[in-house]
Amino acid sequence: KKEQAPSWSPECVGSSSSSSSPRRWVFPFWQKQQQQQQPVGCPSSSSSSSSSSREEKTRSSSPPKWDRGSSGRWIVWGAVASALAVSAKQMLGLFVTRARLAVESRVWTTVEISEADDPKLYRAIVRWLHGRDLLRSGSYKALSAPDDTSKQQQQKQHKERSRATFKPVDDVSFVPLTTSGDTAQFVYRGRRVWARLGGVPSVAGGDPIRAVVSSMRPGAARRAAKAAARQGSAPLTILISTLNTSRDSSQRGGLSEISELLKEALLSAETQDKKYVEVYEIQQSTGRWELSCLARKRPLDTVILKKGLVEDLVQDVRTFVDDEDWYRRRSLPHRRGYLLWGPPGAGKSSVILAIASHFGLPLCTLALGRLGAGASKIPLSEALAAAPPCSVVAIEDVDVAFNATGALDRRAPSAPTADAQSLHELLNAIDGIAAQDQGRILFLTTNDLDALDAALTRPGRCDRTFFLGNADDEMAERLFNSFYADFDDDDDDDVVESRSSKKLVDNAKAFAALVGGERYSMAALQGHLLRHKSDALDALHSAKSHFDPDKKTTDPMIR
Ligand SMILES: Nc1ncnc2c1ncn2[C@@H]1O[C@H](COP(=O)(O)OP(=O)(O)OP(=O)(O)O)[C@@H](O)[C@H]1O
Repeated sequence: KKEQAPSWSPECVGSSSSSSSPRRWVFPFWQKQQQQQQPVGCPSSSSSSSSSSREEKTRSSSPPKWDRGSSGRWIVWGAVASALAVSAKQMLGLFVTRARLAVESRVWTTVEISEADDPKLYRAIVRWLHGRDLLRSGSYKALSAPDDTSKQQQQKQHKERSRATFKPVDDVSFVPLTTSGDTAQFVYRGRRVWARLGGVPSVAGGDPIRAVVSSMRPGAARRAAKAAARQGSAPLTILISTLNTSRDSSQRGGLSEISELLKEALLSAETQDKKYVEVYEIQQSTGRWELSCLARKRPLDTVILKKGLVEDLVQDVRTFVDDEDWYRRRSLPHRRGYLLWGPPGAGKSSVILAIASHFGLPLCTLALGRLGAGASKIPLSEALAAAPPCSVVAIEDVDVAFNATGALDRRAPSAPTADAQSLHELLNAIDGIAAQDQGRILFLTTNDLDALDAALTRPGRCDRTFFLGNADDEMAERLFNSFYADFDDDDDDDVVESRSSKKLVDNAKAFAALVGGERYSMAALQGHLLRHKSDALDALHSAKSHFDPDKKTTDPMIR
């Protein structure tokens, strides 16, 4: 037994002489070497002295020296050659890109408009191009609101509308869907202009060499951004180019025309936006705020609140909007929060829409349920941070989403509930380090102020708190008047003047005496007047029985 070769013996490598030794596989050239060096009668060599056996073991268990050296040399040469090839390719790429940039910068004047940097301008230019049928992606989103229409069309549609039974005929518009790569070529003020939609914004104002290198060697972040752009979830850019015809190197030919074009686009978007507020909702699939509808603007004077309240709120928002530089100079985050609270149907949502309408700001409504759940949930802080700059963000009924349970658990973070976590999230999202500070106006609404955590309502998160109550006498009177006054439609569709006769004023006072005194919500009064919208007297007389405090009613509109 002792005389048998040990299973690890190198002499027996590849040999099948011993059934007890495991079979080992070796490269043929190595095997050949071993055969050359192997003394005759290999298996019996195990019977020689143990020291000579150990020497042989060491000798044959490692590959021959000349072989290791030569393959090592090949590896080194291979590495050097491939490194040289890669750097030569990079250098060539760098050279070509720099040359291209040098030529381009001389020949072209190019302006980039990025959705991330300036969403308003970006949308305006895209709409301008689509309006002239210049960008033809062929895809549109249908929304139930009219697009820009001429006066004649409006008059025609007005007639048709009066015949329509349910939906006004002009209430459909198509918002273009933009696709990366769409191009347009047109002549503007005698200049040929090229416009191209891109997926990823370029490196703005950075080191040009680094920008070139990063564009040559797409990194993971860039690849991800491109992939996201392909799926439509990354900010888009639009490049507007024209030939640089100026011979003076300090001047850029075509820049003034591009500037005119952009101003025209802004103006035209503004005219279109005169009647509508863009309403955005967060999309759980992309984590982006996307246009969900165009809401008809609500004039401020249609929201009837206690005397001075609307004026106070508008003045506060106006100061905030105008003081952007003041905030910047003091390094204060440019954002403001308002809390509107009061009974249901007091006009909280209406006032938010009216403020967005008055200041021409996009309205982002954040329904917490739309953020999703589990692993695919969009973090609240990310959702708020992604809201378009200079927009009105509304989170309604926060008392339902973040109630006192959350507040209690907040003090015991060792066992936080889902509510408590959400409250933490909301607090951070509103004024954490990463919170949006580009002119965000946040409105929170609640029916129950006491249910809210004090941390949520402190200044910085909610800078001003307004109570919107039930209808007092004056509010009821104004509401009645607004329902039955005669309206003079001015030539300009937006300006409407109302005229109240002496009789109407008296009826309004009588109505106020019946339903005022902060007993009923404005929504309840509106509901009653809507039922009698063609007859003021009928509305007044029926109000006596309808709002009789002694009469038990099951009408849900009466509060
Ligand atoms: N102060 C008001 N002035 C004019 N209309 C009002 C007023 N309050 C409520 N309304 C009308 O009542 C309806 C409901 O109003 P709104 O949704 O703004 O109330 P809300 O306070 O947000 O209610 P909730 O707390 O239930 O969400 C709307 O059609 C609105 O026009």
